[in-house]
Amino acid sequence: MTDNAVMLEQKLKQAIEARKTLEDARKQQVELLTQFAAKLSLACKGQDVSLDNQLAKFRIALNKGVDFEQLAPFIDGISEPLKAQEAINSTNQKALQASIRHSGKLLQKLKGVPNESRRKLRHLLDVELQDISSTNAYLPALETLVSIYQTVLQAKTEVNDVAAGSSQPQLAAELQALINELIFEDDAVDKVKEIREGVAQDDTLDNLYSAATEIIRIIAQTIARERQSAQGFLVSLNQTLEELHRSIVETTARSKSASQELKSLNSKIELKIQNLNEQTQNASSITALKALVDNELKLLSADLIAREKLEKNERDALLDSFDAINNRINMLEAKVSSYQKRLSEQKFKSLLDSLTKLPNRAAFDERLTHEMHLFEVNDTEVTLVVIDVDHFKSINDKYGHSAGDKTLQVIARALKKSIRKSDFIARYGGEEFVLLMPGMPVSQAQKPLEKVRQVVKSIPFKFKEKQVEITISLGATQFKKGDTTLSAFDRADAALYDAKNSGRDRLCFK
Ligand SMILES: Nc1nc2c(ncn2[C@@H]2O[C@H](COP(=O)(O)OP(=O)(O)OP(=O)(O)O)[C@@H](O)[C@H]2O)c(=O)[nH]1
Repeated sequence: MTDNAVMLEQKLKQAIEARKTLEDARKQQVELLTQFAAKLSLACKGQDVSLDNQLAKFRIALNKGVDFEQLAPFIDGISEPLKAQEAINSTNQKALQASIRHSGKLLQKLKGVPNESRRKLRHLLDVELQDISSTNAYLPALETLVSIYQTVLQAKTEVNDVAAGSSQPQLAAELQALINELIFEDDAVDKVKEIREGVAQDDTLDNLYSAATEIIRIIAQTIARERQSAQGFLVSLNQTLEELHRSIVETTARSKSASQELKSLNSKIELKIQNLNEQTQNASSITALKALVDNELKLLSADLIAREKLEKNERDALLDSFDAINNRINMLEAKVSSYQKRLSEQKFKSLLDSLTKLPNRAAFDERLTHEMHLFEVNDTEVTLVVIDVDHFKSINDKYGHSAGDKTLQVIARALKKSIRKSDFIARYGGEEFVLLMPGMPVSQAQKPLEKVRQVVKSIPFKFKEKQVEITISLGATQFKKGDTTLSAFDRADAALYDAKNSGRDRLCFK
């Protein structure tokens, strides 16, 4: 082989190899492009139907090895839906961001979000959400938001579970005190007692809630009934007044017309007498005179009878209408007095403690103000005492609320019995009583108050077959110049505090 032939063969080989490399490279490129198209179509799958279709065609064309130049229309066809998809994505992205922000803000407004969750939420809204640039990057933000929601929801559910069944002694005591201060109609008393006992036995939030609802319902019924009765009273008062007015107008009109008739009858009679007078003057003979008088007297007597009848009718009508007016006034008076009675009963009831039947706190406040006023004017000596049953809670706890109620009733009766008639005792609330002793200087109050303490201490209480001694603590003070009702009360209360702190079952002064 000549050198030329060898060189040519080498060049041919090189050319074949170069072509092979080129073909391999192209094959590789086509493969890469096919893979890319497959991945792209997978990534975009389901976003847009026309994009899906275009990508599918592109993949098939690539697999067939279509000339790159012929691929150009496919690529153009894909670009358009891709652009549209980009616009849709950007809108969705904004909507998603707004929705996450909105949900986060709502959660921020919620009460009782644990601190840790609140902190995470603030970070999510202020930092994480700001840095997001693609739809996929929202996923972690969404995940964080959902987890915060879950934590809050769990915390809330736990709070509710615990609260509904949890014991609330403070709330129960407040509800009981409130019920004690309220006034109920007689027909509701038993029901209210039942509710009060129910609250004493079960102070879970659930039970307190239903007890409070029931009490509100009873109050609403009472108010509605009271309003109806007041309305009924006013309507019937109005009707009776209208009837009275009508009767009086009728009577006046009738007596006016009757008096006119009477007046005209009187003038007729006067005229006849005058006529008779004149004619008797002119009579020429006794016979003529007699005939004339007879005739005129007949006419006259008819008129007189008519007059008498008219007068009688008028008198009767007047009497009738006076009777009717009287009846109506009586009816009115009966209604007014029954309403007054009702009102005063209400007022009395509203100043009475329903359990002990002693005056209640409202009555005491009224009386305290009154005594303070008398003290300011007359400078009389008044002792004020606050009395509290010792360890009363343990009576309730050991022997039940009903026993506690009974104890309060017995103590109230004993207190009432062991004071002077001129003293004023009231139940201030719970197991606390207040005593006002007008005309009693505190320097002389020790003896009677010690007696009160002893009387209560010696009551033979027996619970569950066991003899129990119950004691009271007392704090006393005297009204002083410049006192207000509040300052005097606070002083007596401070004295009671001393009595409690120094061992109970004693009397302290301030
Ligand atoms: N049965 C009954 N208990 C009541 C009534 N009003 C208040 N109580 C209860 O009275 C108790 C008062 O308790 P505390 O204020 O702790 O006083 P205490 O147990 O008397 O103790 P000291 O006053 O410190 O001696 C509470 O348990 C109330 O629930 C009521 O009308 N009837």
